[in-house]
Amino acid sequence: MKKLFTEFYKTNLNDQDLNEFKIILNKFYIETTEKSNTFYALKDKYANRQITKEELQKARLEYRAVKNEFAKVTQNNAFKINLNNARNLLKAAKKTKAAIDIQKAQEEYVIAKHLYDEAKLVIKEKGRGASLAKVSENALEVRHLSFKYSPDFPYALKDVNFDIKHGEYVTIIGHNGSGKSTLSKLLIGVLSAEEGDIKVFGNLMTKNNLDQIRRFLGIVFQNPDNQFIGSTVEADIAFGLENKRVNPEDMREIIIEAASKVRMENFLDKEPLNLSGGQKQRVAIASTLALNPDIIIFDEATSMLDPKGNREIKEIMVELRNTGLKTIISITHDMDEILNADKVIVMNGGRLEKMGTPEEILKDKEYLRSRHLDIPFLATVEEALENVGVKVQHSKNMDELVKQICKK
Ligand SMILES: Nc1ncnc2c1ncn2[C@@H]1O[C@H](COP(=O)(O)OP(=O)(O)OP(=O)(O)O)[C@@H](O)[C@H]1O
Repeated sequence: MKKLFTEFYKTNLNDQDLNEFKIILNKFYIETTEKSNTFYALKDKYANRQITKEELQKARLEYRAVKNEFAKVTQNNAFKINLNNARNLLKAAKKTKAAIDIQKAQEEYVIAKHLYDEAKLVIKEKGRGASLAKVSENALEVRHLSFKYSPDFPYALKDVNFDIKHGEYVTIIGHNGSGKSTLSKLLIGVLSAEEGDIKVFGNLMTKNNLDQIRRFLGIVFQNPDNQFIGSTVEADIAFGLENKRVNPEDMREIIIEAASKVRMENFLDKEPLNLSGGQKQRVAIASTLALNPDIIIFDEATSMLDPKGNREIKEIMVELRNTGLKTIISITHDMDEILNADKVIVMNGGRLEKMGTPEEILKDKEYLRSRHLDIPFLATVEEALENVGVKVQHSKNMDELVKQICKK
């Protein structure tokens, strides 16, 4: 911790440094809160003569120590020094009158100012809710990821590597037991990777920054019934926002906006349990959207729905992708869904066996059959047409296929 602390006195700070600073602050915030809770709980016990004076004193000293350390970190002026350096550089560049230097110094000054403002804000908030900056265009970078549920079990995941760019829609397919759920649990930090790395927007996931990394991620599960807490749709969507300590005055607007994105804005006062499966899943998506994650993982989110519900959710996934603002990762057994995706990952026996566009993956139908994966209905029709000499290709839906046939 000391090393990191002094590192903030170096010059030329960047987003990565700001992230580290936020992680340190957040860690101190959590530690201080915990020590404070322990101390006040022991104080009550001491009043009731349940513990000794020494035990209370020990807790008091621990609380004071972490509070002092926390105060020192919040007084850190590295980002101010960084801003001053950038300002001086800009002044010096202006004296030289060299346009290229002035422009570069100006750019550096803008970055330093942004870092300073952000650092000031997290210090003011004492590290609470500090969200990490994105330091890569890749939403996810997974390297050599392996996982065993127990040391004497076989690998549930073995040496998995992939990148997903922000804004992409990726489906993960594979037969039962191929490792899809294990992968999604590692991505959201429910399981922790013992071998290999996961980076979220360039930030390496560690146990110290898990809370902050999770703010980039949202997940929609298979069974919408397990996701309800509130007595109305509105209360349900509000639940996550309350946990995130969103200002109550802003909540209603956020809830309406999230509900509108899934066409559930007219159901806000309804009881979630009386909704259809598809509607329930739309509410679950709205609850996730309200928290504004950049990456949404759909973990077999359509598998329990009737065909209408299934279609509705798939349409919403495509709409979200089309905004360009969300990365969509969908773990699915629905092979028709892969046609909507930008990329498909095929898992088998814990390994990532193939990754490519839907066209690339569907080219090798024998391979898919050997992995017990169904061929999407449209691809089967295309194959049958090809067998009778009608060449059509890569239709994403029935309309596209019909248009291709009619052109011939
Ligand atoms: N809690 C667990 N304890 C031990 N082994 C597990 C556990 N969960 C999964 N596994 C094993 O890990 C491997 C990968 O399972 P995983 O659930 O990730 O596959 P999956 O592709 O999601 O399967 P499905 O499509 O059936 O959900 C399998 O061999 C499975 O038996």
